[in-house]
Amino acid sequence: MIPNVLTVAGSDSGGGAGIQADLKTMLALGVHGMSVITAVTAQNSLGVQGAWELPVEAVRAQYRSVVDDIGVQAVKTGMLASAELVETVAELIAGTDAPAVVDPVGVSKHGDPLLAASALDSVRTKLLPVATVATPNLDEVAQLTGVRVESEGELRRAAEAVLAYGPRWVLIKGGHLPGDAVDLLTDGSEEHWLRAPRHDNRHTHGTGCTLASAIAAQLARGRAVPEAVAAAKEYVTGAVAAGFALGEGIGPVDHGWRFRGDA
Ligand SMILES: Nc1ncnc2c1ncn2[C@@H]1O[C@H](COP(=O)(O)OP(=O)(O)OP(=O)(O)O)[C@@H](O)[C@H]1O
Ligand SMILES: Cc1ncc(COP(=O)(O)O)c(N)n1
Repeated sequence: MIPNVLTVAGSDSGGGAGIQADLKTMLALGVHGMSVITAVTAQNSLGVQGAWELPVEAVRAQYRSVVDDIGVQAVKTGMLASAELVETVAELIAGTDAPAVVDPVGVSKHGDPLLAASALDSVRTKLLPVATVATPNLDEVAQLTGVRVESEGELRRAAEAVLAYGPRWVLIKGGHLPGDAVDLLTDGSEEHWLRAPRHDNRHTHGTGCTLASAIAAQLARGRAVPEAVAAAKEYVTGAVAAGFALGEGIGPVDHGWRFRGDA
């Protein structure tokens, strides 16, 4: 049986992040990808030129269509745009019997806002508590908890601050720190440090979406959280190494890097 994985996220017209990154990652990792689109962005390698969120009813209807008929073995969330959408999605996830990977997307790599400031409190109090794994980057940790991380030694404090909001596990992504690409996964009792060499490649659009979707795919395949995250980290590291130029700005990671030898 091929497991079903659902992404609840925004569309990136450039194909490097958002829904498009999620579905490509799911294909690459052998699961059936499905989508609930929360917002549409006009986006390319230079940034986000426009963003339009969908009505709550449209998001709710997409979710029900997928979950009630097809069923899901894991859910992943990305760009949720507004407090209303964050709360709706949190409620839908709470009623679904499947692990949820919550990527609390705040701003794009170019600094364009993808979540209203007024939604931060809903992320803290409604969305994080229903997460099996939350995957904030360091900017999102600072926005959500006030904790600023400037070195690897401070990742533990960031993890504790996020865990206080109730996710079962947190993966703090240290991708924006200098040196190795080090992430910390913990549930408050176990700690797993995930270390990969930093690839000196500017084409890293979509790393966060790709990692969160890869974790969801691995969970859907029945792996426990630490094994799922380790396998996902290996996949994203390869995708960053193979990231390629596109347009005039920051190109995407290569979701298909494992297939290239066979092409
Ligand atoms: N240059 C790099 N080389 C290797 N791994 C990287 C690099 N940059 C990021 N990573 C890894 O990619 C994953 C995503 O981390 P990152 O901190 O970039 O997330 P993010 O900021 O949410 O992504 P995005 O910017 O796409 O939203 C992490 O596992 C991180 O360690
Ligand atoms: C629709 C959407 N979702 C998420 C991201 C974050 O990805 P990145 O930080 O790599 O731009 C994005 N740019 N667009």
